[in-house]
Amino acid sequence: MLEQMQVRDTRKRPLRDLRISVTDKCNFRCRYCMPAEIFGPEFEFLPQHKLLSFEEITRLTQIFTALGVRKIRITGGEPLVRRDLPELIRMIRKIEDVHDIAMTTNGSLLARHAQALKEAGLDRVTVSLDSLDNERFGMLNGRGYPVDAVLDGIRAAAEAGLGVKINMVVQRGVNDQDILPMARYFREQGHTLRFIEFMDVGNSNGWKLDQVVPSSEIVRMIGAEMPLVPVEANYFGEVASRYRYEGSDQEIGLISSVTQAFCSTCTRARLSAEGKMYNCLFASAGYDLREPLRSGRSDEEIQEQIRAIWEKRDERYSEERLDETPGLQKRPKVEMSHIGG
Ligand SMILES: Nc1nc2c(ncn2[C@@H]2O[C@H](COP(=O)(O)OP(=O)(O)OP(=O)(O)O)[C@@H](O)[C@H]2O)c(=O)[nH]1
Ligand SMILES: C[S@@+](CC[C@H](N)C(=O)[O-])C[C@H]1O[C@@H](n2cnc3c(N)ncnc32)[C@H](O)[C@@H]1O
Ligand code: SF4
Ligand code: SF4
Repeated sequence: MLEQMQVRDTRKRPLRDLRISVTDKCNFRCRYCMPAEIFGPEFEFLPQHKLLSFEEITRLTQIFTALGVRKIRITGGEPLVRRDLPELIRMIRKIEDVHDIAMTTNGSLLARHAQALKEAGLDRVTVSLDSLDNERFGMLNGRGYPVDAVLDGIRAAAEAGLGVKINMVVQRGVNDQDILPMARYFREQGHTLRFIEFMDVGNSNGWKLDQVVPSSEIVRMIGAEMPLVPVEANYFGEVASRYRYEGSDQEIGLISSVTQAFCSTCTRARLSAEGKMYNCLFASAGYDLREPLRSGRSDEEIQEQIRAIWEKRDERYSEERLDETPGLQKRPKVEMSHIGG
């Protein structure tokens, strides 16, 4: 029986969320994530034996919950290209301390799997969609996938009873003309749409500010047509700032990873498909948990290892970028003691 504890890092941030990548493969080739020139036919993805099995993922998830994790997000690559994914959801659902299981998906395979995912115990999906314009979307996803395939997936998820949010990564000069059409459409559909500032993932020095549309600009743009009212945060460490349309409960969210970094309340650990634990989205190295899993270590030993990794955690990449980048406003940091963290 594992000892239950709430582990905290060097900045007193509790470990609350685990984001699990179940595959490094994807059927899309989004330019900002897996550009086709690099992820071409020759690219070597992880062989099956290097991927964590469902049993291994479930075992680690159980151990993570003993350290404070309550929220699980299944991601990738594209999680729905991993075979039998509902089986993994079913296994994670059985872990008592898991309060919320969400999945981030590009939506293209969702229509086929939504019902099975719901039956397996998935609570909600976040569907990524950067444009409603077929031509632009086909170019953005690098494979010519039509918008309708994703909209069908969204519909199927809602019909199956899954919670649905939509994430749109906004890039200036690429899809900023889609902000208003997306806001109008998803307002009508009754789904929360979140706008994500484009991040230069993996590049730490300086920032191409001209590619980023700051959240404040998006709020002004939408508010001019459909008046918005700010909404209080739902929970400690909530990533999105939320607004509702005046006169209704329908919301939008803004994820300002660039202009208003939220590292001071970051409670997220990440587990890669090959079993490495990362303390930050921008970390350059992870900590291997697959070897201890496969070499017969006990749950207690692995728990101790994860505890030590989190307790050493000092990462705050986006805040450092904010500090280092001329032209980006620093925001005052929220003290944990003020918000009961
Ligand atoms: N820099 C940074 N960006 C993040 C982090 N977590 C999420 N993001 C960005 O926010 C986007 C949306 O992530 P989600 O998992 O949908 O956001 P979330 O707020 O955790 O989702 P909810 O659980 O629905 O509130 C990601 O695609 C990233 O671009 C993080 O820890 N650091
Ligand atoms: C890496 S994908 C994995 C899950 C799934 N394939 C999908 O696209 O939803 C997770 C999210 O990261 C976002 N993302 C990828 N690269 C990004 C970047 N450079 N800046 C901001 N968000 C990014 C994607 O748009 C997507 O919403
Ligand atoms: S669909 Fe997701 S994982 Fe695939 S390339 Fe696009 S952002 Fe990356
Ligand atoms: S940059 Fe790193 S520390 Fe900051 S919010 Fe993102 S994952 Fe957390």
